Amino acid sequence: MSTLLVTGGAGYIGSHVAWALVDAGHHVVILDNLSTGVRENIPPQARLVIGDVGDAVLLKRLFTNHTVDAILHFAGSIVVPESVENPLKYYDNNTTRTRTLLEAAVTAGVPRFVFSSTAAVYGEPAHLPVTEDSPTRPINPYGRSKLMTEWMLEDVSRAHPLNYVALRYFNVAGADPAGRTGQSTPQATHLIKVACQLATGQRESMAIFGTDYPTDDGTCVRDYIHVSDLADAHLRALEFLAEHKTSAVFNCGYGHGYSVRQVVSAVERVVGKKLNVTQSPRRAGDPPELISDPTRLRQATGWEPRHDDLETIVKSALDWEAQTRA
Ligand SMILES: NC(=O)c1ccc[n+]([C@@H]2O[C@H](COP(=O)([O-])OP(=O)(O)OC[C@H]3O[C@@H](n4cnc5c(N)ncnc54)[C@H](O)[C@@H]3O)[C@@H](O)[C@H]2O)c1
Ligand SMILES: O=c1ccn([C@@H]2O[C@H](COP(=O)(O)OP(=O)(O)O[C@H]3O[C@H](CO)[C@H](O)[C@H](O)[C@H]3O)[C@@H](O)[C@H]2O)c(=O)[nH]1
Repeated sequence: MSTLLVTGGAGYIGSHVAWALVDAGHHVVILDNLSTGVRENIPPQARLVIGDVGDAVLLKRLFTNHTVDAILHFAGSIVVPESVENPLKYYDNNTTRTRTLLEAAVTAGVPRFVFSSTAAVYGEPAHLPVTEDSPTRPINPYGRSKLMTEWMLEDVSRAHPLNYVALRYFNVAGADPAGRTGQSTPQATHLIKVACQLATGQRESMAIFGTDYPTDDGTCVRDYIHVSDLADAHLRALEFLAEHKTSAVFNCGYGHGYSVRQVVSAVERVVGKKLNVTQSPRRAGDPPELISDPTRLRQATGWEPRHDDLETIVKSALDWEAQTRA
């Protein structure tokens, strides 16, 4: 039976995709070192191998034991400000270890690879919305570490029979509407997660990082995509690879954005109370505005969002917070 290898499948996005793959009847093996991932969020039908994507010996064994039809590569380090403080951690975990994974994949003859890339590869775009052909000029080590991986994939796919789809996620938020998994990282830094923790009494306060950006209300604007729509994009990417036998890069977002203040207001509306929100200086590495143009993903794969509504996203994230506290 052919297997889909999901690296980082115990993490926030990887676990949603693992559930979507299992729901679609795929055989899933998850490789995760549980550095930020949570075992309980994995579907019981998936096999968990605890280990590191940079462990060549483990990878060799894994590819000998399983006929891997595709790798979905989520494993990595994801916090932009941490990458500014500790760039080598990011070049190691995101770039070097992915090189090891790619080498093992090429040796084993894995034909397909789906990569979790990021809108951070665009840096501070001159024109919005951002298309896949917009210049890639990341402004932080996180974005650079991911762009380097895209370059590796481009070169590897030219030299070897491996096709890839790099999905450039914009801001991922929300949780599985069925409540099977959600964002579980205790030290989460993402805006919607932080605001939901505050709304459910798990934090005393939160800060808006920067109110002097050149945007309508002075706070940063992001294109928030519901994690279930993003999970569906991965299934579409697999179909695309199987059908077209070529490689591609796709933006994953809705094509419109919300400011930090608008997100905070949406959480306040959904919970029906004011939140204790302070203002603080800009956070290092934050571009003022990022909005995707997702046309290419829609046209090439038939992807259509089903949860494109900020309050729906916030509500699912809040439901998850409430459930995990219960
Ligand atoms: N969350 C977002 O908004 C966002 C946006 C753009 C891109 N991404 C990318 O999506 C991917 C998943 O992000 P997430 O939000 O689910 O993060 P996450 O931290 O919840 O998940 C990462 C998973 O990878 C595992 N992991 C990390 N390093 C590993 C290694 N060396 N070997 C094996 N396992 C390892 C962790 O234990 C965790 O389960 C990342 O590659 C991230 O860069 C996320
Ligand atoms: O407590 C908080 C948390 C965040 N923000 C602000 O909210 C916005 C969104 O911040 P997030 O941390 O939620 O997300 P980022 O835009 O920094 O980054 C996310 O999306 C990027 C792509 O756009 C990368 O892929 C990255 O992995 C992922 O964390 C930023 O302006 C940030 O400064 C606050 O004001 N207060």
